[in-house]
Amino acid sequence: MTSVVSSSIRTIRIGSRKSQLALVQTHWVQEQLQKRFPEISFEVHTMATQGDKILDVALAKIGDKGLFTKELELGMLNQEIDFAVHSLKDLPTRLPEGLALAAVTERENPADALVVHEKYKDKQIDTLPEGAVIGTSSLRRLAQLRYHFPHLSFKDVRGNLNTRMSKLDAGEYDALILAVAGLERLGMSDRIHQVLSKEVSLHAVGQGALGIECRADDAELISLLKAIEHPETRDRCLAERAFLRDLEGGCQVPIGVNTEINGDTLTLTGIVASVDGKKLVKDTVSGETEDAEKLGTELAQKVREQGAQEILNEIFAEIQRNS
Ligand SMILES: NCc1[nH]cc(CCC(=O)O)c1CC(=O)O
Repeated sequence: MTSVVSSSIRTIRIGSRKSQLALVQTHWVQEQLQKRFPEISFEVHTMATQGDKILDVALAKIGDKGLFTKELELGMLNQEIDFAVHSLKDLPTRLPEGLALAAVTERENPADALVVHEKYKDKQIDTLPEGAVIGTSSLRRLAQLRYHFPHLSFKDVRGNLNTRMSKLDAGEYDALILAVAGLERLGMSDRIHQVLSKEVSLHAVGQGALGIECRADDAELISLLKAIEHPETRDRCLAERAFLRDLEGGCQVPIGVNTEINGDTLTLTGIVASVDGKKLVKDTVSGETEDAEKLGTELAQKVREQGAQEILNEIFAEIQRNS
């Protein structure tokens, strides 16, 4: 195969979803690479993914992994594009044969944010009234918030950020829970009413980071992509992804994490919660950053022993019943 760098065609094709957030992220990656490799031309090719097309079904019900990535992955395997930029949290923990996670860029704030309707601008997550309707389509957010605030109501919300904001402002919801990172990237930081603490909501695996996926045998492209990798974010996300990979069974599960690095020590905290908000298992492990993935597996083992497996089995059984 001709290599990307030494071939006469110095063009690298970047695949992206068409959503505004995806394009902001992809253009950022394009710009970072263009700055470092001015002799190479980086082109953006957009593709609609299943997740962009199915907008009327609750995400948790679709339950399918790779909803936002499959078309881009086919594009790479078919040599139509060379790499794809993903929100790392949307990238399944197991990649198709022949593809690899080449680089992870520096993470934005990975926390979740509370965005409120005007009428609740004086409230916080713990002072919203009984029955206030919170919009979220994430089982992870739902389970944790139900656990801490059983008096709140929850309603599914889909669509891009602008759509969700319009629904909130129109009064369909009293508040939304959204990723800080997405709001910041789209210039909506002013809508962040409260950044949720890790006591209230542990974030999703990979949240706030971008993952760059390419063909596993494209060594020259991988070495280019390493130029924009952020090693600390990569180590944190590798630990988080190993934890999730070990626990999930091919569907959306209420799992949250937090990671910190101090010197060479990585600390990973994880929770598994039941969707009804009644059970929550939480634990922490620490070790060398170079053992990031081993730490994820170790934590998965620990939470399993404390009841996480039962919680997951119930969720898998529920999905089986509904399908
Ligand atoms: N599930 C959708 C999704 N995928 C990535 C982000 C933005 C945050 C990120 O990059 O992690 C969002 C929006 C959200 O969760 O509010």
